[in-house]
Amino acid sequence: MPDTKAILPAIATVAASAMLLRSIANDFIPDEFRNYFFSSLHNISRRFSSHLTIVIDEFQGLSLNEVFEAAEAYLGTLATPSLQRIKVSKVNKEKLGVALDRGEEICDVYEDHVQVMWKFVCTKVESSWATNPGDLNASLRSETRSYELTFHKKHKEKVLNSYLPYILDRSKAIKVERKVVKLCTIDQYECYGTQEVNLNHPMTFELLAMDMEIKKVLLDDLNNFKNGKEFYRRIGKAWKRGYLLYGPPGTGKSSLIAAIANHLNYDIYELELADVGSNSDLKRRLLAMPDQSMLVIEDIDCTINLQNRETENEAPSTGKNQVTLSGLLNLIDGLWSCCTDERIIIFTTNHKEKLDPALVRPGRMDMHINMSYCTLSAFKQLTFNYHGLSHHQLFEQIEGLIGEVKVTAAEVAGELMKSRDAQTSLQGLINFLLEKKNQQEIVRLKLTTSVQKKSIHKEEEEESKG
Ligand SMILES: Nc1ncnc2c1ncn2[C@@H]1O[C@H](COP(=O)(O)OP(=O)(O)OP(=O)(O)O)[C@@H](O)[C@H]1O
Ligand SMILES: [Mg+2]
Repeated sequence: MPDTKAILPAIATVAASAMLLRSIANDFIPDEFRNYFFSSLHNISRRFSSHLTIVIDEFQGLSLNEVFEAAEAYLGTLATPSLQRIKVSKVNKEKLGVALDRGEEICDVYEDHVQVMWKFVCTKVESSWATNPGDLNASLRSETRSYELTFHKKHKEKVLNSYLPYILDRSKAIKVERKVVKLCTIDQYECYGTQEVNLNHPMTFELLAMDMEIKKVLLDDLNNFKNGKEFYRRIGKAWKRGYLLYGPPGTGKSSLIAAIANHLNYDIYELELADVGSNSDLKRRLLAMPDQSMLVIEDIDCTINLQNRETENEAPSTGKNQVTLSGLLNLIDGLWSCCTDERIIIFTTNHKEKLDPALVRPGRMDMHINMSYCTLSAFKQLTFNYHGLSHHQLFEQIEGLIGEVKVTAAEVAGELMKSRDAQTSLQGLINFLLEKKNQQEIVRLKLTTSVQKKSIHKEEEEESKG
């Protein structure tokens, strides 16, 4: 065995003189000898090098290499003054993403002693099918991109078994931070790419006006669900949770859905049951949904054939919509329970009383949330949102009226938006509530009169019979 320690300095000296030698060689040595000389030199230096380089290509065949993506995200978070050029792009509404530019090198130290060097390498390729037969990606691209990770050979195990997995984990967390919640429509052909838009709904639990108690219970429930992987596994239940939101129009059901999506960082998959042709079509669409997502079916009471299971058998004959309630429930309870994780299902309705008992029976949807008319605490939340106010002289009068009048959060919000001046908009709200109170009083009187009339009529009839 050669004494590597003794040879290494010599190799280093030779390598350092390589540039000089090459220029001399270019002038005086014939091509064949020159190539042989330099390739031998290169082989010697490789053989005795103490370093190992891992190459991480962007693509593996047609698919993106996860390790490349992870490295890209991770390296962007390392702030190193040695960098000369970086690339910056917008990753979401608030954040910019940073990445190495071609040829840039960056140092990293893992667990205080493992030193590694990263290099971003881009190589121009002839972009034609002829030069890259069999590699569609390469044939379509004008360059191949890879990261080179160089470190001392003695750290090989550490890098492969610990450092790279650490980077994969870190990149997952970075992805979550950067994730933009999306609103997707589940279409027949499972082509989500063309059907998704960023959910720019700014609604959050802090801004949502709803009963404080219910809000707290719901938030705790969502947090327990999110952190419940082990729990669900232990009790042998599928990791999914269903919520039924019910209440009059404008009470914040859709706003609550946006707040839940923003809180959990899950994409919303809206399903229009009226567009689904059959139970098997439904199955295909539901199976195409990724984990960590929310299935939302709004106004479930209005969806044809779902109102009453007894009419299911008649449904196909109408030829309109052949999705049945039992089909939907079977899929969610059966199929979803064995091959999916972290799913939220939300149904909304304005008329809970119209729903099929199968849908509202205990245990079917885990929580029933009543989004009712605006309460005092909801009003306070709205005035804080719209005017930054916690107190105002007009509050007392409004609080009294809110207790008497059935008004939705949407109506209150509408009044509060009419003026930037708090006094003006609160006075406008009072007028609105007084007007509404009068109308509701008239309706109530009319109802009472008609009930009274009916009972008088009934009494008269009974008298005449008697
Ligand atoms: N609870 C609330 N908190 C804050 N804003 C609300 C609330 N409810 C309603 N709003 C305001 O009213 C608008 C309409 O509310 P939203 O669409 O959430 O009601 P909805 O209950 O889904 O009604 P529908 O039954 O007609 O679908 C919202 O965009 C929001 O501006
Ligand atoms: Mg709605």
